[in-house]
Amino acid sequence: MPSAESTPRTLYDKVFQAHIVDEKLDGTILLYIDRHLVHEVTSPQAFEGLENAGRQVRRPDCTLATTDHNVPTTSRKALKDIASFIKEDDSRTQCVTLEENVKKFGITYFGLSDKRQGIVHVIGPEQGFTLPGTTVVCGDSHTSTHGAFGALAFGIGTSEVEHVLATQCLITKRSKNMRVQVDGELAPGVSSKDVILHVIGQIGTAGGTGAVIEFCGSVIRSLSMEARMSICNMSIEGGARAGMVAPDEITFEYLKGRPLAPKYGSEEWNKAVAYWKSLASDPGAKYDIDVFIDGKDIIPTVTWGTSPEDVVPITGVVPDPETFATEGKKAAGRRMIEYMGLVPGTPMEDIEVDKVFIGSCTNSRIEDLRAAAQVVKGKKIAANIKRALIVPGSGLVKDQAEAEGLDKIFTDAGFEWREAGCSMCLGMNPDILSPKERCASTSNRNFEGRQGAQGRTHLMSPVMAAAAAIVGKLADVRKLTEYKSSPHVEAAVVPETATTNAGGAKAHADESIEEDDTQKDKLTDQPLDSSPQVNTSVPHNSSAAGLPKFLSLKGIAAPMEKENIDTDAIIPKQFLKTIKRTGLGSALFYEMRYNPDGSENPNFVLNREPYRQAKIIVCTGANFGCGSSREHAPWALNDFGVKSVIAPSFADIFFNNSFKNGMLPIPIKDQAALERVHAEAVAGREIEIDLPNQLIKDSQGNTLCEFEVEEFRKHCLVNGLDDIGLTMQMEDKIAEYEARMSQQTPWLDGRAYLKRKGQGGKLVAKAVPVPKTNRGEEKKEPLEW
Ligand SMILES: CC(C)[C@H](C(=O)O)[C@@H](O)C(=O)O
Ligand code: SF4
Repeated sequence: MPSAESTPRTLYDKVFQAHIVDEKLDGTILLYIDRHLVHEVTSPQAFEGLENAGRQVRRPDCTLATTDHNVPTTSRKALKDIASFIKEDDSRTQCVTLEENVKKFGITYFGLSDKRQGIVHVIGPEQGFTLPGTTVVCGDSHTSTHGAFGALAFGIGTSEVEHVLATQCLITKRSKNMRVQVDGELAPGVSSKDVILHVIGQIGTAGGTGAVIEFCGSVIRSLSMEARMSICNMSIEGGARAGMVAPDEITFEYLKGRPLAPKYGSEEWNKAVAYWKSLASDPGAKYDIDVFIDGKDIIPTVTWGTSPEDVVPITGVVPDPETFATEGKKAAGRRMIEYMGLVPGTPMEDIEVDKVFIGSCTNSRIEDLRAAAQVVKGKKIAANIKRALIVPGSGLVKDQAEAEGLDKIFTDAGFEWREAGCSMCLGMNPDILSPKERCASTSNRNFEGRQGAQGRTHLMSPVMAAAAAIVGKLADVRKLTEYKSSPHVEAAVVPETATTNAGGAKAHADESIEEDDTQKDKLTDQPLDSSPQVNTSVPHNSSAAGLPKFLSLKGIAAPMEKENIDTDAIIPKQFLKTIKRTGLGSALFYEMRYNPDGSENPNFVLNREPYRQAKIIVCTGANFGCGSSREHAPWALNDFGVKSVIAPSFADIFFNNSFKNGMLPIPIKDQAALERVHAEAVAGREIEIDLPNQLIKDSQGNTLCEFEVEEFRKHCLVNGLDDIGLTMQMEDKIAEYEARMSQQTPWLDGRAYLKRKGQGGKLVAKAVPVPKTNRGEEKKEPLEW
């Protein structure tokens, strides 16, 4: 534990400081990671890298794995094993690969027949794996969810997953402190999802770039842990690396009795609580950015466009892009209106929906289901609703809901009651939208094609999605239900069962109806041309061990003018099912690059000469690479031949991921300078990036502008350094840190089913196979694989 210092510190400062293993003069920090969650999409290449380099997982006792993104949400009654259960080849390969890897590396794993399986961001807190004051990472952008506990939790790319597996550390820098204070009270019918949608509407999707947001104020304090998780979950949609809430009595109450939390009432518990209480920001602590919001200004909120910042109160109308501030925003607005099939001026409540999805790591916890069931109870979904899905976040949430009879309320109303997984949040499994279908969704991203190619997503709270299902249109839940207080505030006192229950799944809604629809969706959502475009001119690393050196890059630069180019647009979800880093060039910008019939879109820049040979992208719109943590985005760019992106600003995870692949993202804030570079790109002339001198030059060698790059990153790029190798040289410091923390915060060393004794008393979580019939009985320690 850090000693008290005189300068007032924020919650973030304290947690960050307590995890520093080493700090360089330039501010590069080796940060210790307490908790690592692993899922099937972003881990295969990391394990492969580990294996190729002959490395082990350093802390299996601090690592927890599950399958969530690819898994079907249909009944598991006939489940024998994952290999026979998942029909789709690529999805199956990813899940089977994870199972092989957890066996090989001895990692605790909740498989499909374990009740504790579910979305990573639901199961971590549920098991007490996520604890206050910890650092938590996962190869997934919504790791920010865990910040609700006062943990510093953030998403990382696959190279960093490999780095954490091998070293339990990450190389990073300090973030800015941002405070979002929501005071007052929430009106009836307004929930935490409305709070965060409202906040993102205010700050924009790049508002939190480079910062960690601390959510505070009386509204936040009054919220349950589940509601706080929904808020922190979407910090990433506000551009922040992480969101945090100071731990308090509500946090401690939630943690009592969780399998991996210190035992309630024990000396260790008391010590932990005392530490957790010390984490709150000191009075007078300084924030770089401050946002104040009055709770009474928030009303049920929905999105209208294809970025999470495009929010409007449900009582509002579809905005008119012609009223937007800049030409760029007008153009983006027009495209969104067209994509979403909307007419400016239409009242939001007049918009008909086709499908309803209640689920995702934002809103699939027991309170979300309780709140939605309260709206649905005794009613039927509207005739125009083709499908309404309830997808619990974990097997335990599902069990709990069934014990409370919520499943019955939903199925009586016409909803499908599904098994746990990410499902229609991003549709890596068969739950997807058909083209042009409109969905009322409790998930967190409304990007183009997110829930299915050409699908249209409106984000909202669980009660609002439930209301939409009943009315058949986007609807104001306040007109349907009498509320005494906000849904989540009341729920704060309802305890949730944290222990595992044995027993099979209950009966499911009739799944036969969905099959045709699913088949249809599937066909339209598949890439039409998936043959990889191999660009041999670009050396590519097959693991993070050793990168090509980056000194100077000369080539054609493709101009792009869009803001918020998200990673779903750089590479859509159907291409994330690979277990390799290569062969993704043909998938780059898939939706923009190809027409629905598979032919090339001649208007897209990379389909025009000379840009087919582009090695650089010059984007004049801010926030390039926002959204998911998928390292597939830089892999696809790299595979196409693009080694550098120049833009006014970047989303943090994409920025990091690029460097890990020997690529150079260059932020240029000076608009005039960026314009000079952009003009060369538009003219189709080559430009040159001179990294040692930090200059961008035209084809004649004249300097167009200078650029900034962090010293350590430059050093690694110029020398082609493998940063895992670098970190491993710090073994003494890491071991010393671990020994100290075992004394100070002993509850963080593997416990319960994560704790296995190896040789010399060293913690080695050896996974033990269990019978397939075992559905999570604690005493059998069902590390099921
Ligand atoms: C697959 C994963 C990399 C991705 C993320 O990081 O967010 C996914 O969870 C998503 O929501 O798009
Ligand atoms: S955002 Fe969606 S896809 Fe990503 S982890 Fe959450 S539920 Fe899964």
